[in-house]
Amino acid sequence: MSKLRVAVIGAKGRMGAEAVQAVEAAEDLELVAAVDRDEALETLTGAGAQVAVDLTHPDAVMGNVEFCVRNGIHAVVGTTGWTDERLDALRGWLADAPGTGVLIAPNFGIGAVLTMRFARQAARFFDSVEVVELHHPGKADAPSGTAVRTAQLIAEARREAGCPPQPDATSTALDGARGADVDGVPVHAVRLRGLVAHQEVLLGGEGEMLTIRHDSLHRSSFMPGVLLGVRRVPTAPGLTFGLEHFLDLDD
Ligand SMILES: NC(=O)C1=CN([C@@H]2O[C@H](COP(=O)(O)OP(=O)(O)OC[C@H]3O[C@@H](n4cnc5c(N)ncnc54)[C@H](OP(=O)(O)O)[C@@H]3O)[C@@H](O)[C@H]2O)C=CC1
Ligand SMILES: O=C(O)C1=N[C@H](C(=O)O)C[C@H](O)C1
Repeated sequence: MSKLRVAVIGAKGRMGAEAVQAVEAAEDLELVAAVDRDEALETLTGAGAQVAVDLTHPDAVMGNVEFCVRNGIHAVVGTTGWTDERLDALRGWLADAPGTGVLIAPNFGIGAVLTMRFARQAARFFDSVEVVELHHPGKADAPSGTAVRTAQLIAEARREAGCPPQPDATSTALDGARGADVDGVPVHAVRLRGLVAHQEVLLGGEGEMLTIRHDSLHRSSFMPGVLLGVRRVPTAPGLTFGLEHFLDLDD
């Protein structure tokens, strides 16, 4: 059987370099292009790439994904920065490209995907929920895409269950002291040398507390998810948001 032809965009970065190695090591995949800043995206079409993995920067990802979709290249996107407006624009491009698939994965780590799932399940049972994400200091965006998605899922579950707003008597605070407000869920971002990618979901109720914690200790933790996305996205036309859709999870 012929190998799936894969390109990596952002190939010299922390994640991109890891993805290049993972694709090269996979027997059913062929790395046909590895591009980074200031290298022409036409390299992908010239090389006949069927799937592109984008691991760049929130400022670059839209142009890259638009190029892929307009050229019929499926995309697996780990880059963060996906607002509702950006997702709407992407849906518009995909409407003109039936048959092309884009996976946006806020987190490729299986443990991180499960953290989001468990947080959503637990959210309605507790009075208070806050998210703390902890990352390496080279990270461009705060809070992390994973933390934003986690908070959105928590907020959605609490809305559906009719939960009241969280208790919080704070009446004076320094800017940022209570974190960012994502749909009513406080999200706190820590940047610390030595860290990779970590997240805690803190849930508090009467006389008890539940902590759900995930740690990515090395970027290799993201690679099984990247490869799964690469293999599955050609059979998933349109937009898939979240790796969980490719994991056959029971609810
Ligand atoms: N979904 C997931 O599981 C994960 C997602 N991420 C996300 O992936 C993205 C990359 O993270 P990370 O690898 O740590 O970042 P890095 O900064 O280490 O790597 C990004 C690379 O992309 C390059 N780049 C920037 N703009 C372009 C462009 N227009 N075209 C091609 N290459 C470009 C950068 O070049 P230069 O250095 O010159 O700017 C750099 O080499 C971030 O958004 C991060 O949040 C990270 C880990 C896991
Ligand atoms: O920049 C990172 O490192 C990571 N970014 C993603 C995010 O913002 O959620 C995924 C993971 O947390 C690592």
